[in-house]
Amino acid sequence: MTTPEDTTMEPLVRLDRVHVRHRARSGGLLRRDAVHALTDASLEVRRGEILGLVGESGCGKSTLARVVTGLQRPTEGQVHFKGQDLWRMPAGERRSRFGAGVGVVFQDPSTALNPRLSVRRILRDPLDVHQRGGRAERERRVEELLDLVGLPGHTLEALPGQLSGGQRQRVAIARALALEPELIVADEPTSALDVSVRAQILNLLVDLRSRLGLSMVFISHDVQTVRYLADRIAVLYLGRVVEEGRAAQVSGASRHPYTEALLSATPSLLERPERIVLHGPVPSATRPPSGCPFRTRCWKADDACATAFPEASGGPDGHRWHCVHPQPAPAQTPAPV
Ligand SMILES: Nc1ncnc2c1ncn2[C@@H]1O[C@H](COP(=O)(O)OP(=O)(O)OP(=O)(O)O)[C@@H](O)[C@H]1O
Repeated sequence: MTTPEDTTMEPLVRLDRVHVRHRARSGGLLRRDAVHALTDASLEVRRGEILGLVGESGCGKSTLARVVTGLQRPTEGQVHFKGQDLWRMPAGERRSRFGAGVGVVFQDPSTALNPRLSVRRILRDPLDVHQRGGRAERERRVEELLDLVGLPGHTLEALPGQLSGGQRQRVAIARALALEPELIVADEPTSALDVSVRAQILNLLVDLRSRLGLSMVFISHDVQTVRYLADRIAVLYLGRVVEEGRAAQVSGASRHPYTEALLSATPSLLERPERIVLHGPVPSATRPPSGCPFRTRCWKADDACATAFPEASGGPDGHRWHCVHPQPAPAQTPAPV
């Protein structure tokens, strides 16, 4: 499933110590305390790779996706796109270069597509906005896009409501590809779909990545799906990247207890002897615990975990984790999945 990404070149996107804090509201008033949606996140999306982001609800996956797509300006830290600081570019340049360079696929195609527009109009819209070619050229591109995602020609005249969920998600993917982006960010693209069509959409994304040489950020709370699809995985907990590495390392030789707990909840990973049950919900992002944010639910936590967020520890090939009491290293590195 995996293809080797190019690690020698400048990454397509690089996040350096990114923080995102939202001002919380209660009763319509802005509160003094902030929601720590993302804390000190450093990460890169390499050319040609699928980077999977996993974590429970509220851990910051969508916030990270919004930062990567340039929709969310970090409170602190830098976002580099092909080596250029995104938020130092003039706004017009950022919109035209980055807006065209990144395509986004959302969770629910029913709400992401305008129900009053035909598929033809939906696909032509980004081409019109960015003035790509003449009229005939745009029409040709619309047909090409439909073909790329495996939909028949007559779909062009349909409204989103006349299509199945899987077909609508194909249209959303085609729209994300319209401006020939180098990066696709897919935020839970299959979770609103019937189980029967999920695999088809995942296979389409993988196929498009190799045919078009795309990079992809794939977000899911389902570690099993991410493991199947991604070249590398970053695990998020309460706004922090707690573990990152190649998919085989993170899923087969995880070192962070949180990753281990996520993996143990996946029924098909039979090699894991027992399910680790995490007690209680993810703590509030308004007042995250001091030190390691996972310590309040971690079975290994002690006083050492309460002092500071653990420094990164590193393994082979870019594998890193932030834990004072990591899982033991496996006897040998597992073969790639
Ligand atoms: N605009 C906002 N204002 C206030 N808080 C926000 C805002 N957007 C996100 N948050 C908070 O930031 C934290 C991270 O949210 P985010 O949506 O990034 O998590 P997630 O992992 O994508 O969750 P899910 O899987 O449920 O979509 C959460 O505590 C969320 O409530």
